[in-house]
Parts: sequence; C-alpha cells; structure tokens
Amino acid sequence: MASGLVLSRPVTFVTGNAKKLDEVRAILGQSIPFQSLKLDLPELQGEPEDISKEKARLAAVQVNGPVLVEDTCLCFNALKGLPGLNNLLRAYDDKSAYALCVFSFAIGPNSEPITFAGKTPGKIVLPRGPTDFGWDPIFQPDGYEQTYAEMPKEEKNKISHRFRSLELVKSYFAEAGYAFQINNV
Ligand SMILES: O=P(O)(O)OP(=O)(O)OP(=O)(O)OC[C@H]1O[C@@H](n2cnc3c(O)ncnc32)[C@H](O)[C@@H]1O
Ligand SMILES: [Mg+2]
Repeated sequence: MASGLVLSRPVTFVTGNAKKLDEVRAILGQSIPFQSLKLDLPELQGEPEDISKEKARLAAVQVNGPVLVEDTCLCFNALKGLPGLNNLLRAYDDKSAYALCVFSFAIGPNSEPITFAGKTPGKIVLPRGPTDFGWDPIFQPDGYEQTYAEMPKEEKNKISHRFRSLELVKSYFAEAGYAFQINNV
C-alpha cells in the first residue's frame, strides 16, 4: 500500500484550452483524480519550463490547493528550438521540429512547482487535416505519414508530447505515493 502524502482535495487541472482538457482526460483516464478549471492564464514569455512553473504558481494561488498546469510549444530546430511561426521556416531547409509539453504540479500556493517535460520529434509540413486544434495540421511526428491533425485522436494520444509528459506525472504520483481521501472530511 502506498503510504505517502494524503491529499484531501483532488488536483485541479487549470487551463483555458478545451482541446487540451479533452486530451488530458483521455490520457489520464482514472489514473489521477482531477477536476478542471477554466482560467485564462497570462501568456508569459521565457523558457517553457519557467512559463509552466509560473503558471502553476498563479494557478495554485487562485485555487488555493493542488494544481496541474501545462505549457506547450512547437519548437523549430532551425531556430535553435525557439517556438515560432510556420512562415519563418520557409527560409530554412531544416524543417525539423519538436512538440514540447511541460506539465507543472504545485501542491499549494506556497510550494515550489515540479516540472515534467515530454517531447515528440517531427517536422513542419504544409497544413493537412482538421484545423480545430492549434498547430496540429502542420506537425508530422517522426515515423508517421500523417500530421497530428490527420491521426485518430487515440493515435496522437499514444505518442504525443502531452502523453509523454503525463507519463512522467503519473510516475511521480505513483512514486510519491499520493493517496486521495477526497470524501473523508
Ligand atoms: O490556458 P492554457 O493551458 O495556457 O492554454 P493555451 O491555449 O494558452 O495553451 P499554451 O499557451 O500552452 O499553447 C500555446 C498554443 O499552442 C497550441 N497547442 C497546445 N497544445 C497543442 C497541441 O497538442 N496541438 C496543437 N496545438 C497545440 C494552443 O492552441 C495555443 O495556441
Ligand atoms: Mg496559454
């Protein structure tokens, strides 16, 4: 039996992006009990890890409890990993890129957030597939003929940056032995 910390409140996943929430729900299933809260967190500047941590700090203050947040970017190798626009890439032969998702967990408003980075390598292509989620139509993961947008959702959720980051979050929760006693007041 796990004998770690007991959380008396479920984790709140804070995002303003409904598509992210759909994927997080599908990927986590029942593994980590969480509720969601739609808040438009400010678009911060800086390194993805720092942005993600800062989002977690802001969210934990608002929620006053345990939070998960994430920051995602499409990073272009031709631009030394800088997130950028598709058009910028026209000038470069190197179309390789990676999708990066950094989750942060903060246990409360006064705790230092922990980050979990998941990366999926691929390349930037002309847009193909449905256009309902960000840059999915222009990102083709390595080893696939389809863009993220063209893939069935289940397929994306098996290889995505978000899936890989959440695998680390799940291991962390399992190893820390978090237990949830949500109904015991
Ligand atoms: O409230 P938050 O969680 O910050 O939601 P957001 O939509 O602002 O999310 P980000 O700042 O992390 O994302 C930056 C952009 O990347 C897009 N994006 C995030 N994850 C994506 C994914 O898996 N596929 C395609 N686009 C994605 C998203 O729609 C944004 O336009
Ligand atoms: Mg944002």
